[in-house]
Amino acid sequence: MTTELTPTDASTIIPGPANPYQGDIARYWNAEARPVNLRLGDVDGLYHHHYGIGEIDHASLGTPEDSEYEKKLITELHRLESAQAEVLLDHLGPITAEDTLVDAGCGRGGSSVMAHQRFGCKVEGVTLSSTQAEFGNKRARELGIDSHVHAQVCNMLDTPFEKGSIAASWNNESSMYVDLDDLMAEHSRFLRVGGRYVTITGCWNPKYGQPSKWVSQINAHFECNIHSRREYLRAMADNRLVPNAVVDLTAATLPYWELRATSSLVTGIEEAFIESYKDGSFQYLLIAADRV
Ligand SMILES: C[S@@+](CC[C@H](N)C(=O)[O-])C[C@H]1O[C@@H](n2cnc3c(N)ncnc32)[C@H](O)[C@@H]1O
Ligand SMILES: CC(C)=CCC/C(C)=C/COP(=O)(O)OP(=O)(O)O
Ligand SMILES: [Mg+2]
Repeated sequence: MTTELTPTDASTIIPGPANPYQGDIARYWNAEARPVNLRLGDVDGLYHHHYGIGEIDHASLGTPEDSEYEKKLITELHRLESAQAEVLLDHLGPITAEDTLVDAGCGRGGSSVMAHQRFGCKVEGVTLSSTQAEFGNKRARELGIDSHVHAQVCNMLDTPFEKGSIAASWNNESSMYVDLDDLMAEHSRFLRVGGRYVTITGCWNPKYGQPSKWVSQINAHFECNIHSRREYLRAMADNRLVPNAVVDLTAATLPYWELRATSSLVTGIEEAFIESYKDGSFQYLLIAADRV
């Protein structure tokens, strides 16, 4: 696949979007500055663009009458988002400090930093957004880990990583922006045999029939295209990625959404997630697969 090249200054050339849709997504994430993401990231400097899992810790949250309640609520939502990334990392298999991992659709880089902190390995993040890549690289410099954690503006369907060079890779809520067959083919190409691929994603449930009105609302809100569970499993099977774990995280993410819906940081999409998880039309899923 060839990409248009956009000169920025005398020394850097960054690839442009592969198509007009990717240009829209790059613009979307370059402009994104929602308080629900920045204020949660400010809690400890790990900036996520994904959702949370786990039970609410009511003891540390306290009650709405507490003058510190809103601050505690933000800390609690952030704790649940980091817990989600920990569960993703749990499924990457044995990783050593010599390994390189790929964070496909890395956002502001929170999961990349956590992976390096856990394994001591290198992490290469790719995002369509230059704002996000610059943000992630600045955070890595501030943390003194820029020799190991690096983000670049790059289409995850067409990466510069050598065939078979990557020990593990993931998509944390970023696979709904791309064709799944193209995506799995690219992970399969750069992963070494025996390597691991993990995705955490929202997907529509074939048992429901077709995407519900709530799923359509989520697509419109984020300009994404949510795939079905069946499409994930088929695209993996067609690309030498054999699932070794399929974990339904739907029940585990509902407390996060119900808590978030009561906060001052609501964005208006909370009802669609809560209702679609409850009516069974939408699922929050982790799929881990071995590259065979
Ligand atoms: C919802 S955010 C998830 C960010 C991150 N994975 C996290 O957990 O915080 C979606 C990300 O996917 C990226 N993305 C979407 N399509 C992409 C593509 N074709 N190539 C690279 N990144 C892409 C966006 O730039 C954005 O960073
Ligand atoms: C599970 C699905 C379907 C996810 C769609 C991708 C997405 C936008 C994730 C969260 O990003 P964010 O953290 O920037 O969103 P928000 O501002 O709502 O917290
Ligand atoms: Mg968020």
